[in-house]
Amino acid sequence: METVHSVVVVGAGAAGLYAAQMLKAQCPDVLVLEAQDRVGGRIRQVHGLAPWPIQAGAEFVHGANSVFVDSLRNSGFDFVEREWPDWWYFAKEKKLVHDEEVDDEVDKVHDMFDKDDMQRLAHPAEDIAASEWMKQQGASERMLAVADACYANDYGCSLSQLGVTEMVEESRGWDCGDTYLLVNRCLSHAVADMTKGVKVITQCPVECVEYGGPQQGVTLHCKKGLKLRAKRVVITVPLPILKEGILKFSPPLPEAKRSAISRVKMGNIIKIILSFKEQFWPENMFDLICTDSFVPEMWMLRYQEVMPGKGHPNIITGFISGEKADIASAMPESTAIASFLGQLDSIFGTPEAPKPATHNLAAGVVYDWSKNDFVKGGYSYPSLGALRGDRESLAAPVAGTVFFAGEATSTALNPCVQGAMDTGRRAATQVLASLQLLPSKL
Ligand SMILES: Cc1cc2nc3c(=O)[nH]c(=O)nc-3n(C[C@H](O)[C@H](O)[C@H](O)COP(=O)(O)OP(=O)(O)OC[C@H]3O[C@@H](n4cnc5c(N)ncnc54)[C@H](O)[C@@H]3O)c2cc1C
Repeated sequence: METVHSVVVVGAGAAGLYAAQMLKAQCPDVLVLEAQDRVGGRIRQVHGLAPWPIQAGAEFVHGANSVFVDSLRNSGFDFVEREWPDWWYFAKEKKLVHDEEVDDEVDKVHDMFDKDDMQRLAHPAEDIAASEWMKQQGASERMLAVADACYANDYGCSLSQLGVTEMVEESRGWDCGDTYLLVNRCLSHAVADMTKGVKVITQCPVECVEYGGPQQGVTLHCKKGLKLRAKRVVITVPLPILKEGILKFSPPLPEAKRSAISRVKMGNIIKIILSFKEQFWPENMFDLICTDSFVPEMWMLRYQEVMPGKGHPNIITGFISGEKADIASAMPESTAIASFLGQLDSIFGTPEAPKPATHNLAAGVVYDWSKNDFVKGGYSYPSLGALRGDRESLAAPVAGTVFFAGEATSTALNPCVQGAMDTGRRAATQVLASLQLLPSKL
């Protein structure tokens, strides 16, 4: 006899696991299908560079008020607050400057991207790239370079790809606060807690979702011929999986959702993580933004601060998004590492030690998210050309049986872990309502 689950969740990242947690009391047979051989999605680690795993994906906690912070506290995590960024390197001027000593142009860029000011901005009649918007306000080339390295790179794209319409939406939706927190444990513990009591089948990519109305439910066709029936399905796969038709729908998704899928973008992100025999950067350096450089942002986590007693390896993580990530992605890994080392040598080299990075390298790892076959990029960004309402279209349930979650469906445009979890909670609430199982407290 064919098994019918009440709910199947596709994807075991933060959105899918949190949705399953929210569903499991009312729907104990909830099942999560995950394409990869592990859970966690874009929360994943690389090993072998330090006495503990280093985060290849999510690493910091953005804002102190969120479901992510609450769940980390429940899992026994502690937090250390840091300033972001605290150092700057202006490559054209070959100048390394502490944040307290930056010039007016940097302050002007911060003012332009200030979330409180941004949320008061009227939406442009027609969407415009952040680069054009800044030029209209008289920004110099240097200010554009600052915004590209600091803000656009953090948004997960280049300045010319960043759309003002969605940027305004993002600032209006942001309610997590502006603190920047480091955590004292590996995020894999948080994933393990989110997985507790939930049945997950890994290495099970779903290829097609065949759906009818609330009475018919859905049939999921997985790789290797596995076929499953469910009353409801929650789709949490990353945007490129929908864009590229890696997961198909029968009948096809409604036009409004398909066009939103095509307009909202997710660029690539690469982390280059290097471990060094000796520290050659200033003791008080945490996060360094580099204009006009191969790696626009890097951080030097003082792990002994957040993980006391675990030694003191010298690790630098480079964070590259957007068009710069596309360039780095096309290089052999050894070339990407050599380019990063060259950048570090020109920032920190002295006449006595001109190549401190190259000479001190112990090991290096490149994690290129575009090469993960079931993620294919970093996270969704405020996309030039996306329309207001596109995120609502991405989030909208279809036929009363197919529900959507995952960071790109956050109507607050929050691409962080808490944004993904919020969408998981939203989809779980919708599913329970549609099955008439909504408890009084969710
Ligand atoms: C480099 C990087 C740095 C980041 N830094 C931070 C940070 O510091 N702080 C922060 O809060 N957030 C950060 N983020 C964002 C955060 O990681 C994501 O927003 C969040 O983890 C996304 O969760 P999700 O569940 O929406 O998607 P995912 O975690 O991607 O989960 C989706 C899952 O679906 C699976 N899947 C895909 N196709 C199929 C299929 N056909 N069948 C079954 N399963 C499928 C995938 O394998 C994946 O496991 C970062 C992300 C990246 C990439």
